[in-house]
Amino acid sequence: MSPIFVAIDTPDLARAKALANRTRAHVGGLKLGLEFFCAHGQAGVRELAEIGLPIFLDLKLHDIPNTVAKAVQALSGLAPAILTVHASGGRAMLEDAKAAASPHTKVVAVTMLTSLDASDLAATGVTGSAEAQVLRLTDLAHEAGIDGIVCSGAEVAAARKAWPKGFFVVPGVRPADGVIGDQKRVVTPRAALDAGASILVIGRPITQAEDPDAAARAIGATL
Ligand SMILES: O=C(O)c1cc(=O)[nH]c(=O)n1[C@@H]1O[C@H](COP(=O)(O)O)[C@@H](O)[C@H]1O
Repeated sequence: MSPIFVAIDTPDLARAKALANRTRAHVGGLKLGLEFFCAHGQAGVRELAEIGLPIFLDLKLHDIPNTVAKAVQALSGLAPAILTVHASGGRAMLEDAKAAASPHTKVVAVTMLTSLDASDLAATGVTGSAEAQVLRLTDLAHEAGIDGIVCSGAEVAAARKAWPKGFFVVPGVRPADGVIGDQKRVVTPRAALDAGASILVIGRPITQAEDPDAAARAIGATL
């Protein structure tokens, strides 16, 4: 099974289905995030799930423990393969999210968004390196008993060393000649896997390509 989850980031249901169908033979799952979910909600997720690939529901939940737990409970009928919350919501929020999730769902915590660098972090009052921040939140997620974390390929080796049995999701992945866009901490798909990623999240390098099917196949061939 391919470690690639293609990020279907569009509010257009027909386009989402077309992208999923075009790339399905070359990816291991579909990642549906805020853009898609805000437009189509659970009904949209169910439609995409009919394609038959595992669904990664990336809602990056972040609120007080009770609110997140109730939101996770409300989603549990979808039983996504993977669901995201923000690690910075704190230990109780992470514990309650895991307790509320379907037993079939891996709950993973976003540590430091791949669109941020150390200076963005400093602007929020957190000093130190991206790696130090990722490791701090990796420990928190591990202690809370959830399944894994989301981090960039630049920190995944250190995070896996700290949590060898964790599930590591790496977005911000770009082929060597890829357009970087709003991402700041990027690595190639091969480098991310070599460093210990469990799965790769790849959006625009596939979905914005002239031929998404060929782009997914070409990236898969580098793994
Ligand atoms: O949780 C995520 O998937 C995520 C976390 C993160 O730190 N950075 C990040 O880019 N993502 C998601 O990964 C995808 C990356 O898309 P591309 O930059 O187009 O490959 C988007 O759907 C983001 O929402």
